[in-house]
Amino acid sequence: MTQAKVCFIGAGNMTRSIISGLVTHGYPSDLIHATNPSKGKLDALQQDFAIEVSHDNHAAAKAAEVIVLSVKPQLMASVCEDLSSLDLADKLIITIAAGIPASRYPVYFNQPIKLIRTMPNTPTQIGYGMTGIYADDSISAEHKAICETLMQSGGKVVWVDKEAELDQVIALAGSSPAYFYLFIESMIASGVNMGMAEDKARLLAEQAALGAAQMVIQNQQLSVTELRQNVMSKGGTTARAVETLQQGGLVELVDQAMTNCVARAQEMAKTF
Ligand SMILES: NC(=O)C1=CN([C@@H]2O[C@H](COP(=O)(O)OP(=O)(O)OC[C@H]3O[C@@H](n4cnc5c(N)ncnc54)[C@H](OP(=O)(O)O)[C@@H]3O)[C@@H](O)[C@H]2O)C=CC1
Ligand SMILES: O=C(O)[C@@H]1CCC=N1
Repeated sequence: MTQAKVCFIGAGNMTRSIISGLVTHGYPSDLIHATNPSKGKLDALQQDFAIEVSHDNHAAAKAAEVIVLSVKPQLMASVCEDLSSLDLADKLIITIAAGIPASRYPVYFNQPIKLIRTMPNTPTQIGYGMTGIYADDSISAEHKAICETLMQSGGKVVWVDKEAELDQVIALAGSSPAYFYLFIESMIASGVNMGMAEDKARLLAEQAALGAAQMVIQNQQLSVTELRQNVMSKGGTTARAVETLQQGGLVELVDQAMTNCVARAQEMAKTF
């Protein structure tokens, strides 16, 4: 049953991203249910993807074979506690929440459960997602296959052997689209400052970002450093720009940002 009846608890950004990937890749919409307290997001999901929606976490979880926990980490305990009267023995529970360790969930649910922890990202919405997955040895091959099917619909997946590696996945993939957006935003702002129309600046920046990513992907025989050096003519314009970024501390700043990202995940693990 790699196409199981799945319910998403919480119908926000990530649920929408995952469902979009699933439906686009032919996952039957009548096997997908999403719940949410407010109505707008549910209406939009129903309209766009013809899935089942409701406000009733309990009924949706009871009817599902797979429950995807997709609420903010600070709400996770109360959402799981509300479902703890259900018999979860035969269900697979997948969490996409940052920070919360796998060991916390059986405590929230007050029973042993079969849990897989994942860390996806929003490009899942358009098939370019990257999801890290962790399961301990108690999880069956069938449940791992179900989880992989769900997450692969939105892009690539990578299994990690140690749960702690999921925090590195957050820094490298879960959170990282935002770093690239910030870089593109900054480029557009600079283009506009130099007098270019915003739509034209956006087109130039977004196509350069897409081209650079594709060059990295399609030239695995080259290091990323070589690809960069191929743009940098000696004494030319790129060298001046890249030196400016390096002298301004970009490399150290990225390292600091990713270290702080992991630290925040570890902090959240103690909080929720
Ligand atoms: N955004 C991202 O890039 C990524 C997020 N994640 C993880 O995904 C999870 C969800 O994040 P994201 O989608 O961004 O957050 P959102 O705030 O967009 O979505 C969370 C949803 O949960 C709903 N909700 C609140 N209370 C309940 C409840 N009691 N029962 C059911 N649903 C409820 C909210 O509804 P309402 O708005 O109506 O209150 C909201 O629609 C988080 O745990 C986050 O760590 C993981 C990877 C990437
Ligand atoms: O910012 C967050 O906490 C979530 C986890 C990864 C992306 N968004």
